Amino acid sequence: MKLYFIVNPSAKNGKCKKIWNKIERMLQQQHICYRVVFTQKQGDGAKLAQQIAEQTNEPIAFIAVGGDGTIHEVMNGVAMYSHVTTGYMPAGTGNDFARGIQIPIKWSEALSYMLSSVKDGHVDVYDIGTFKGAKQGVFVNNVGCGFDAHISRKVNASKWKHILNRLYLGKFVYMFYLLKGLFTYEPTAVRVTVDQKQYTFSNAWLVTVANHPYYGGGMKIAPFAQSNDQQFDVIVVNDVSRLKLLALFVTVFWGGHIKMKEVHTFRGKYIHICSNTSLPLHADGEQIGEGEITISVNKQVRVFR
Ligand SMILES: Nc1ncnc2c1ncn2[C@@H]1O[C@H](COP(=O)(O)OP(=O)(O)OP(=O)(O)O)[C@@H](O)[C@H]1O
Repeated sequence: MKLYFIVNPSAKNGKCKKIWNKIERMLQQQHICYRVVFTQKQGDGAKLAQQIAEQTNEPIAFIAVGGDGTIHEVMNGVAMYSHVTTGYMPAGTGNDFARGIQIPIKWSEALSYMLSSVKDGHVDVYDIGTFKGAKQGVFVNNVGCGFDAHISRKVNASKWKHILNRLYLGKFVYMFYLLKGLFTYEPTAVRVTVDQKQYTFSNAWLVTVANHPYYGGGMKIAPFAQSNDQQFDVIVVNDVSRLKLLALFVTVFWGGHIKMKEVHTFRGKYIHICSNTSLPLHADGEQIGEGEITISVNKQVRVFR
C-alpha cells in the first residue's frame, strides 16, 4: 500500500513544520517508504489528496499531519474513494479528531500507532457527515451554528491573531473574543429538525451536531456521541444567562453541562437547522458561511486506528 503524508506546515501556529521534521527523521531511521506533500494555503489539503487518489485504483494510505482543519480538508478530498484509507497525526492546536478516533495526542506515540496500524492493516469504519448550506462538504468532528462559529469567525478575522500566534499567545485572542462574545452576542430563535421531529428554541446560543464527544480542543460537548453508530448527537444551548454560560464553558470539559436544564440533547441521522437571522456556521472549526444548514450521516469511511 502506498503511503502518503499530507502536511500542513502552518498548523499549531507553524510548529507542525518542526514536528514534521522530527517525524521525517523517524521515518527515515525506520526505512519506511513514503511520499510527502505540503499544503500551501487553505483548501490545498482536499485538492492534493484528491489529485493523488485519482491517479490510481491501487490502495492508498493518506496520513494527514496537522490539526482538525487539515483532516477535514483531506477527508473532503478523498471520502468518496473506496481505495483510500485515512489516518491522522495530531500536530495542530485542537486535535479533536485524534480524541475522536482514540489515538494518542502526542505526535511521537501517534506515529508509532499509525505506522503499526498501516503495517497490520488495522482499519476501522468511521461515520462522516455531509453538510449542505451556504457551502457543502463533509465533516469528521462536528458542525456548529451560532455562538462558537461567531467566536471562531472573529478570531480568524482578527489582525492580532497572526501577531500573537507568532509569539505563541494565540490563545489570548480566543479568550478575548470568547469573553467579549459572552457579553455582546445576541442569542436567537432557531428551529431544529431531527429525523422529521421539529423543535423550536426562542433564545439559542449554539447548536452543535457532533460525531464524537470532543470539541474545541478536548471539551466534551457531546459526551455520549459515538463515531460508528450512523447517528449524530445534537446539543442545543438555549435560554441560558450569560453568567451560567460561563459556568457551562467550565463544566463542558468533563461533560457536566449535559445536566443543565438549558442544555437539550437529541440524536438522529438527518438534521436541519434554520433561523430568521443569519446564523454563523463552522464545520470542524472551518468557516462554512452562514444561514440554514442540512446535515446527514453520509457514509462510513475507513480510518487507521
Ligand atoms: N501552508 C498553509 N498556510 C496557511 N494556512 C494553511 C496552510 N495549509 C493549510 N492551511 C489552513 O490552515 C488552517 C488551520 O489548520 P489546522 O486546523 O490543521 O491547524 P490548527 O488550527 O492549528 O489546529 P486545530 O484545528 O486542531 O485547532 C486550515 O484552515 C487550513 O486550510
